[in-house]
Amino acid sequence: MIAFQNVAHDYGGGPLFRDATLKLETGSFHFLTGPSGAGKSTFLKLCYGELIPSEGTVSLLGQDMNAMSRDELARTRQKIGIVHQDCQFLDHLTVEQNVALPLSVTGRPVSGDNLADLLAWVGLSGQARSLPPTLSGGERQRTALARAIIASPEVLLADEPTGNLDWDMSQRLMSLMIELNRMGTAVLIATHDLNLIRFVKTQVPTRVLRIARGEVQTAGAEL
Ligand SMILES: Nc1ncnc2c1ncn2[C@@H]1O[C@H](COP(=O)(O)OP(=O)(O)OP(=O)(O)O)[C@@H](O)[C@H]1O
Repeated sequence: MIAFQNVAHDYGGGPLFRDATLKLETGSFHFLTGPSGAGKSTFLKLCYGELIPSEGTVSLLGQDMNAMSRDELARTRQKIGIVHQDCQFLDHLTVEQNVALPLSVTGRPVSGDNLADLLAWVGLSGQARSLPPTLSGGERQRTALARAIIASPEVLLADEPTGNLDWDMSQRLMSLMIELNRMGTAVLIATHDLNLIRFVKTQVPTRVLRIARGEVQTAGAEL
């Protein structure tokens, strides 16, 4: 699905990590952890081609993203759903319009039934016509999840999706991601929250990657 080959990234102040070689397989569930500033968001940006690595290659479905034209990259990115750390909604559009955006901006049809089903799945049928500034933190995250998956991506990337949520809402959001993974979507979640990782590990086979001391390591069994 996503493969890193000898990847290093450096913004100019020394490499955050180097020589990262790993694969996120189809249907897998990964966490990415590590201290603040270690490079988790950077790693996710490399996964979806927002950043080009300083060294090495990142490929999606066997294609080197660095070698793609802008159009190819845009098409390839349609296979990836992203839940950003800060959600990034268009505040003048309703929840359902925001959720439909990945389809509507690329000229793909939006089925009203599918949209309604998706909003029901994330528990937001009652907020379909609400504007983003009126939503609670949990509602925003579930809206962001619905928007990330409306185009049926093959992989879902989420950056600290439970950052501002209480434990009940965090579990609810994780349960949706587990359900999605069981339906075949590969999931990669960046988080500081080890309790969240423990919660998911009891339910689905999970690998934990950790950025530490300039390396992306597979975390041990201590979690
Ligand atoms: N565009 C950029 N230009 C220069 N430095 C950057 C840029 N983006 C991030 N950095 C730096 O790279 C380092 C890693 O940032 P990143 O956001 O990837 O870390 P993180 O592990 O996701 O952190 P957090 O857990 O606090 O969100 C930080 O020191 C950050 O200041």
